[in-house]
Amino acid sequence: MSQPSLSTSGLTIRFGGHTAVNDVTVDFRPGELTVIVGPNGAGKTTFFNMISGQLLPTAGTVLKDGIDITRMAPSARAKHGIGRAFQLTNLFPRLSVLENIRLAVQAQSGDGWRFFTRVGRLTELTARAERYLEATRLEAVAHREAALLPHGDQRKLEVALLMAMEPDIYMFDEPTAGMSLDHAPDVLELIAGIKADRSKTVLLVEHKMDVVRALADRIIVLHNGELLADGPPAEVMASQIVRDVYLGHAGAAA
Ligand SMILES: Nc1ncnc2c1ncn2[C@@H]1O[C@H](COP(=O)(O)OP(=O)(O)OP(=O)(O)O)[C@@H](O)[C@H]1O
Repeated sequence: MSQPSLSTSGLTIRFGGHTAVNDVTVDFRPGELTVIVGPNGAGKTTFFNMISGQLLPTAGTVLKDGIDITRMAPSARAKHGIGRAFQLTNLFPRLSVLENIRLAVQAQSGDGWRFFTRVGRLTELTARAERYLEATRLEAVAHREAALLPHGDQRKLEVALLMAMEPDIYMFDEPTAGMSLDHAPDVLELIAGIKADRSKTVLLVEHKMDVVRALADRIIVLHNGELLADGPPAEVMASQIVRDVYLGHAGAAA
């Protein structure tokens, strides 16, 4: 088995008297797509926030390729390859789709988020941006203002921006939330494509069980902040304790 790309050990966070995530120890490996499920309020997003750096844990550690990133700022974690898709973050609404992707490519290549750059360099960065534009099938809207895109294309642009940052760890929190049924397969296909690159580690928080079934190599179940189950999808879904606390729960859309 390959070395873990990402590990949490005893990860815990308390808000006042409430323990939102309690002692979660888990390893993630390249080439594996893990879906994190659990009822509303189980601690899924909080767990994500401690990995990407929006929240600092009360106890425990987060290691990326063995490096302790537990207390790093989100931007420093991004440099270590942690990539999280956020709705509309890093998006310049008045710039075109291609310009947004080019700026993400530019930031990844160490040139920062400056709009103006040398012409030769610009050509090179734009060529790289076009590759992500094609990968996410956004060519038809390349010159459209980002803010004016339909919701489904905005979500695809978020994936394109994330890909342009070339992370090793891809984190998606309900990537098809609020999307119409005809757009959801596009985004799921993009995530399946990322998973097919066996060097990437993919983490997904998801409620929709059809999405879980389509993509998961492994399922982790959180319940009241605790790790309730962790294993192959068939095994986890068949386990009685998971059925009792999660699959029978109203939060789990079948
Ligand atoms: N900043 C915060 N301050 C206080 N309590 C918080 C904070 N963030 C999360 N919580 C609490 O921690 C618990 C876990 O919340 P979290 O959003 O991680 O759950 P979730 O599993 O992602 O739920 P959902 O599926 O509804 O998004 C909840 O009880 C929530 O109210």
